[in-house]
Amino acid sequence: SELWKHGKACGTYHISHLDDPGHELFHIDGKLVDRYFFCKTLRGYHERHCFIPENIRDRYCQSLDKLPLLAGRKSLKTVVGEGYSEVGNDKTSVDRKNEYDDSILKPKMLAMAVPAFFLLSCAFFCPCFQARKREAAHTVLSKEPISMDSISSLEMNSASEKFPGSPMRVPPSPMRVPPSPSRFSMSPKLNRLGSIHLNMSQVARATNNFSPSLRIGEGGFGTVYKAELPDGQVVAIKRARKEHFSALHTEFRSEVELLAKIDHRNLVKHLGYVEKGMERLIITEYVPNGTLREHLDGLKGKILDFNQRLEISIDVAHGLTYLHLYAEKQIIHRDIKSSNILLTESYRAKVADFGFARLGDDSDKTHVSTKVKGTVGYLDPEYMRTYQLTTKSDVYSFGILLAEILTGRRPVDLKKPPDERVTIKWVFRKYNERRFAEMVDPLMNESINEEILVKMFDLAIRCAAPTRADRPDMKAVGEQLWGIRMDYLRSDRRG
Ligand SMILES: Nc1ncnc2c1ncn2[C@@H]1O[C@H](COP(=O)(O)OP(=O)(O)OP(=O)(O)O)[C@@H](O)[C@H]1O
Repeated sequence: SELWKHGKACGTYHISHLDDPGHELFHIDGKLVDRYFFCKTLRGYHERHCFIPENIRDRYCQSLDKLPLLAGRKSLKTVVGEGYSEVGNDKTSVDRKNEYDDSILKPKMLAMAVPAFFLLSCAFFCPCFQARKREAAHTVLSKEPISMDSISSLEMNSASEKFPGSPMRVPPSPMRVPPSPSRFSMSPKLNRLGSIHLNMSQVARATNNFSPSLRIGEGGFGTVYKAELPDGQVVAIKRARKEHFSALHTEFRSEVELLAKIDHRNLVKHLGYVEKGMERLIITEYVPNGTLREHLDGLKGKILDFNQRLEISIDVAHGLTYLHLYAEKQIIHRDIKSSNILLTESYRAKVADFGFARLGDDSDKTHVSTKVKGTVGYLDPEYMRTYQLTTKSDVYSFGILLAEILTGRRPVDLKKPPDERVTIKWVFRKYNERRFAEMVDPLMNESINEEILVKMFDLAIRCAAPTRADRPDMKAVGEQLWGIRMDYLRSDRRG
């Protein structure tokens, strides 16, 4: 049900109410967004003197409104932030830097703020500019890092490395590889985008000299350590493995580039970046409760119940929707899998590992890659065949993940009888035989309403359709999962 609508000049909003409080759906200009973006957008509109009913802000946005707007910095933050306040683009590099940088406004920043103010004042009064607001904000923002640091030749080379000029391939586009050289400055100092500023001796202290006792995992990229910063904050530090350093260079930078732009509760947050000599370290938020795969394997004690599995699926769908639709530039994750889904103490999911991710391009919809990357079992067959990467490749992987969440089975399990080894094929067959309950993870020990099961498996199968045109987009997937969850909660109450 629609709560309220605002005049066109301020955009339109509505809130749909589900049965249980705390699970409302927020829409801005017809798009489903999470509460955080909803409130940030409202706040932006409030600052523009649009009428916002008090009860809406009090009810849904109180905690957000308590976020400090730093005195003396407010005007720059507001001007730049406002010009960039498209739904989902709530955090910009400039915005983030303002929020975290504890020093007072620097002359260079003021020098940028003045033209930005004129540009954005113009944006506010000229209707034609409104439609182009996002593009203009890109221009303003992409200039900013150049004014701060010198250009790295390595960064300039990467576009041609990734997209050789063969007629088969999509030509390099400024949208795809944005000019943000300061992020990869070869300076030994910490990258300025990160909110945590550490030098190598502080890193060494925080990780106890990369002590094996603080090692929390190992991936293709390198080793991950848990670290405690001097202020007590616990973070994860990913350390690139030296022997793979040159091979990982582009990937590493791609990871830094992408993470720095992302701010969503269902995506692991990037906190800082260290470049020093042959060390490349990414500091991210520490997500304490292990990977989804570990939980499905029963390695964490308690077995995930159906509702938790449903919520985890919704969280992943929201994280991916953000990457596909609302990030500053479209991002295709490319490596969605259960070991890349990290869980919080309250079993909320965060999508991790953007090492394989690359920027998408909203304009041409497909990219032709030089090599197929991803993990066996989750790889989109159409991408493998054509080398064309689209957001639907993530949808495919999500379908495989959903089947994994429901059945508990790995996507490929060679220990199973031959006709059960590829989980999605087995699911498809069982689905056609209408043997739904037989597919459910035996560890779950719950009887779930058949209608709910049908909807869940149906969604997994549609996401993993062999042809991408038959797959829903991630936003639709999230909405369908919400609907299923409502049905589930109702059936649970009845049952
Ligand atoms: N931010 C984090 N918080 C807590 N644990 C983490 C974090 N990031 C990674 N880990 C742990 O470290 C392990 C390795 O992570 P990493 O992302 O490097 O590799 P992976 O995703 O398992 O493998 P690959 O990168 O080859 O796909 C994860 O499985 C997880 O257990």
